[in-house]
Amino acid sequence: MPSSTPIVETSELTKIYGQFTALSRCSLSVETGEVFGLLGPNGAGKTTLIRLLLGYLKPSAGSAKVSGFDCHRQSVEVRKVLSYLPAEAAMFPHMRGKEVLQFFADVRPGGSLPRALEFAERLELDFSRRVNFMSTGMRQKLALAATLAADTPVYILDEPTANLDPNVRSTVLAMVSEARARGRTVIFSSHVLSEVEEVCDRVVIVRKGELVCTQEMSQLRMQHRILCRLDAPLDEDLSSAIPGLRVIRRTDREVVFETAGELQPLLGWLATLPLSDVKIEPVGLRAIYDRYHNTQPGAVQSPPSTPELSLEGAK
Ligand SMILES: Nc1ncnc2c1ncn2[C@@H]1O[C@H](COP(=O)(O)OP(=O)(O)OP(=O)(O)O)[C@@H](O)[C@H]1O
Repeated sequence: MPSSTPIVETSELTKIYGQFTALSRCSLSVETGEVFGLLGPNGAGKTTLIRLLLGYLKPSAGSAKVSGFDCHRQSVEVRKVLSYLPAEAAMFPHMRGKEVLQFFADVRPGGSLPRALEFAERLELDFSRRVNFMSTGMRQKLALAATLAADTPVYILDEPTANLDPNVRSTVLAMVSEARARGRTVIFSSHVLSEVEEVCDRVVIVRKGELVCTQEMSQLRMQHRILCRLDAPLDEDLSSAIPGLRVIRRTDREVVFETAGELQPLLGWLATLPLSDVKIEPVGLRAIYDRYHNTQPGAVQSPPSTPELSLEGAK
């Protein structure tokens, strides 16, 4: 479990471009040793938040701190404690991969060429090639090796697995988990729900510049959706049958409910029902994400009152 020391903190952080609010009153707190996910569709405000953390942008209001340093006023100190992988990393086109890794090992705090080469090999990158002869995926691997090789307390990874094949994606996720095991903090921005689900400890969902939901992944992993097909209608009041049971849909022939607790006590109770079929599946991040971003009828346009969701930023 992460310790309780917040290493990244924002308070009412806001960025306004002219009339347009790209980020609105964002308050979050990331603890040391946490892998913290940022999820949201294109244009939601994730990169704006990241750029404010890096000190590249001046906040319109509010503040952000990394390792106790103000991200805007002390941006030089902030950049010494973090490594950043941009969504589209600019590389030197005429250099060979190894020369790029050497360059970043020299200029980045905590950089190391042997470590960068080790990462590059794990990512199956041919670093003898010149950058301008590399494919998009190869350049992504190069940027990843350069970023992760720097031994900094914080990593900010914007779309780290974009353009990578499934095997290499798994290697990247393993590297993120290893960084956490070394006590490093990772901010992980991605559109790939399954990856966020696999690697993050906590995730915030960003919508139109606002943090609309914070989800602890350990809690989410305990939530299950149970679909029961019935041979006969049920007469019992399901909500009071098992504490924490939430009925989603109920007819004479079918009942669907969600549970946030242990499955064990539920299984004995299920066995007493007149079932013709039963399906148990994890609720998963997709369901949470769809509550905020699905444009279909039924998706919430304002935060729901589900108790497991914290709705006031990530504090
Ligand atoms: N310099 C700028 N001037 C005006 N608007 C901007 C500027 N930079 C970003 N925006 C707007 O702010 C909003 C948030 O952009 P941002 O890049 O943070 O989104 P994002 O969540 O990172 O999206 P993506 O997943 O596509 O990278 C977008 O509507 C974008 O057009």
